[in-house]
Amino acid sequence: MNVRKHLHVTCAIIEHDGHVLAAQRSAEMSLPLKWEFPGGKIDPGESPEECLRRELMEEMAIAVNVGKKLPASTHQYPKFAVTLHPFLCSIESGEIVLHEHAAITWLPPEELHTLDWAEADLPIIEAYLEAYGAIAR
Ligand SMILES: Nc1nc2c([nH]c(=O)n2[C@H]2C[C@H](O)[C@@H](COP(=O)(O)OP(=O)(O)OP(=O)(O)O)O2)c(=O)[nH]1
Repeated sequence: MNVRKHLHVTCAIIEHDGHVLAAQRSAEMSLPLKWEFPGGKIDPGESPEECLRRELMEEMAIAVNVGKKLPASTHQYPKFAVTLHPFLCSIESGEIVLHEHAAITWLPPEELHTLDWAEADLPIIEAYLEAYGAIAR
């Protein structure tokens, strides 16, 4: 039986002082050690904004302000498809404590490409740089 999995996932492009937060997935997660924007799967009945706030609290113990939406991007991995719903975010409160990720880093937008990103994120980084990269420089 060919059951195709298609996930809808929110992700937060968190900006602070001209830098953007990237998070590294742990060795135990799917797509191990790949870099991503924090977030996660949208639960039934949840808005993408609610999902992001919940995920960031669960994963990093921070409350975020959810701002502008960027275009969604769909990517087919070998075993599943994902549609990423990215939003610009800022930290509202809290100090980051990592509950799931292996590491985080803050990078200027023009250095984001130096990390080994989950493939689905590459078009998002491109769209972000095109639309907002200049603001942070
Ligand atoms: N949060 C997030 N997930 C991403 C990004 N890019 C990308 O391909 N993904 C993928 C990785 C995961 O397969 C999926 C997000 O699911 P998740 O992090 O909530 O859950 P998971 O699959 O690691 O964990 P689980 O189903 O075993 O509970 O989307 C991204 O930028 N952020």
